[in-house]
Amino acid sequence: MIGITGTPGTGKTSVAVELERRGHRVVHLKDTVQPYIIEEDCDRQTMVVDVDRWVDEFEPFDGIIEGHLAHLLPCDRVVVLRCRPDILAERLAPRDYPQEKVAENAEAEALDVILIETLEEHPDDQILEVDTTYLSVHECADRIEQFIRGEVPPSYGSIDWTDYLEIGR
Ligand SMILES: Nc1ncnc2c1ncn2[C@@H]1O[C@H](COP(=O)(O)OP(=O)(O)OP(=O)(O)O)[C@@H](O)[C@H]1O
Repeated sequence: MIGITGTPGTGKTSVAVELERRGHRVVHLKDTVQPYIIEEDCDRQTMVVDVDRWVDEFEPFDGIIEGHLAHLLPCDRVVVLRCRPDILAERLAPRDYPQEKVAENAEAEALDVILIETLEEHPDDQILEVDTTYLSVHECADRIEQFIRGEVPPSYGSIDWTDYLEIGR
C-alpha cells in the first residue's frame, strides 16, 4: 500500500486522480472517514475524525491511499507532497476558506508538519518527498510511478521553507 499525504492544497487529489486514470487502484481518504466523524468544526470548516479508530479499523490493500492522514496508516511506502507556502496559499485561494485556515495550512507546510509526522511513523527508506511547486500534475504522477517501480530512490529533507512562516498572517 502506497500512501500519498501532504498539507491540503499540495495536490494529493489531483495526482491521485491522474494515477487512477493510469490504471492504479486508488482509495480517497475522504471516502473512508465518514463513519468516524465525531463532529463538525464550523469555524475551521473541517470535520473532526476519530483518527485512532479509523487507523485501527483500516484494512490495508494493494494500491494507493490518498489523503492528509494517509501517513498514519501502515503503508509500505509514503509519498509526501510539498508545495512552497506562498504558492500553496494561491492554490487554496479559490476554496473560499477563512484567511486563518489558509494561513494555518501555509504555516504547517513551512514547518514540515506532515513530513515530521511521516518520519515518526515510517522508516527513512520508505519515504519520498516530492516538491510539487514547479511540477505539473503529470510530472508528479510520473515521479510517483517511478518511486513505485523502484526507479526513484526514497529521499526527503532538502526543503527549507522557514522564510515563508508568515505567509497569510
Ligand atoms: N502539481 C500542481 N501544479 C499546479 N497546481 C496544482 C498541482 N496539483 C494540484 N494543483 C491545484 O491545486 C489545488 C489543490 O489541489 P488538490 O485539491 O489536488 O490538493 P489536495 O492536496 O488534494 O487538497 P485536500 O487535502 O484539501 O484535498 C487545485 O486547484 C489543483 O488544481
